[in-house]
Amino acid sequence: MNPSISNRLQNVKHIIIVLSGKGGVGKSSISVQLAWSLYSSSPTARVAILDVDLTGPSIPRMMGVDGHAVHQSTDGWVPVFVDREKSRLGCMSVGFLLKRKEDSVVWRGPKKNAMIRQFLSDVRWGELDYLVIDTPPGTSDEHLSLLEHLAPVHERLSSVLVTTPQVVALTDMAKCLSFTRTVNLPVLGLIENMSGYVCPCCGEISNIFSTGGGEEMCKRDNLTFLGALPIDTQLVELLDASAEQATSDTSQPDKPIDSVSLYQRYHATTSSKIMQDITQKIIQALQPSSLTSNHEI
Ligand SMILES: Nc1ncnc2c1ncn2[C@@H]1O[C@H](COP(=O)(O)OP(=O)(O)OP(=O)(O)O)[C@@H](O)[C@H]1O
Repeated sequence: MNPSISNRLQNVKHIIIVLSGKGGVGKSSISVQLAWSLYSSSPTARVAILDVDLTGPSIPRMMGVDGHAVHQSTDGWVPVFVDREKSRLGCMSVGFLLKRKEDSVVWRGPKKNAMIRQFLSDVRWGELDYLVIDTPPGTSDEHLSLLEHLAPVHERLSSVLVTTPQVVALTDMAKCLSFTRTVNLPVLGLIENMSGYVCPCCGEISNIFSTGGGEEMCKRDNLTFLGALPIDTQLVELLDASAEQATSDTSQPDKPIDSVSLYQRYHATTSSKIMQDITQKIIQALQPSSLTSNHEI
């Protein structure tokens, strides 16, 4: 029999669920950045990222490990490790289980539910300081399944909300916030993404569209504002480069994909510096004395 979810996750200290009200606001790229940043927050930090965006898995591509296979050990699935030591930064996604990356996942709720349960109960998660979970946009079957399966470890769950500054995204964010309150999921805070623009020439951040909507929402709804990440062309080039690299490496299976250099290049971006501040706030908020349900904040 498979170990129970609580057994599998018994050595996972914090589980951070990344949520957004709307698609395309940068939830997956922020999940990846958060995982990278938590990993570099200490030389011993152990981090993993789980992609439960079953119909649009983009985490393998963004981490430069698209096309990799998940290995089955006697003790369950082994995550794909993306760090130099191959032990401190793991990654699991339905994307690793598809025969071809163009294949689409067209599943009804029960099959998605079974897949999410398997990710939690059949993967050898081991000892982790942080498990970051990227979810689909909105609040769907996947979110309900996830929370239902994670109920035995509820005291270690928290969430981070991602929005863009536009009114339409903020309206959907309000629904997402209401969901967290209904299911009693603590919210560590909100990140406003694509807020302003980083000039590729001088690195200055300028505001081409409206910004600050997320911060306003935090004041109104008594949430922690974690920070604003600008539109960063360097970041996009990096994430695209990882896709190209993954594509070429799939055709040359003997050449290992250098996900490490991807991570190193990320640390030279403007986004990385801002993300480090955001990550410190998240680590602080996860201290036992700070973590309260957002009902109580
Ligand atoms: N700060 C940013 N600057 C520039 N581009 C960004 C930024 N954040 C995200 N992007 C780009 O926007 C696109 C959408 O991002 P991403 O896939 O992370 O969004 P998402 O919210 O997870 O989408 P979905 O909900 O559809 O899965 C990607 O191409 C990503 O590279």
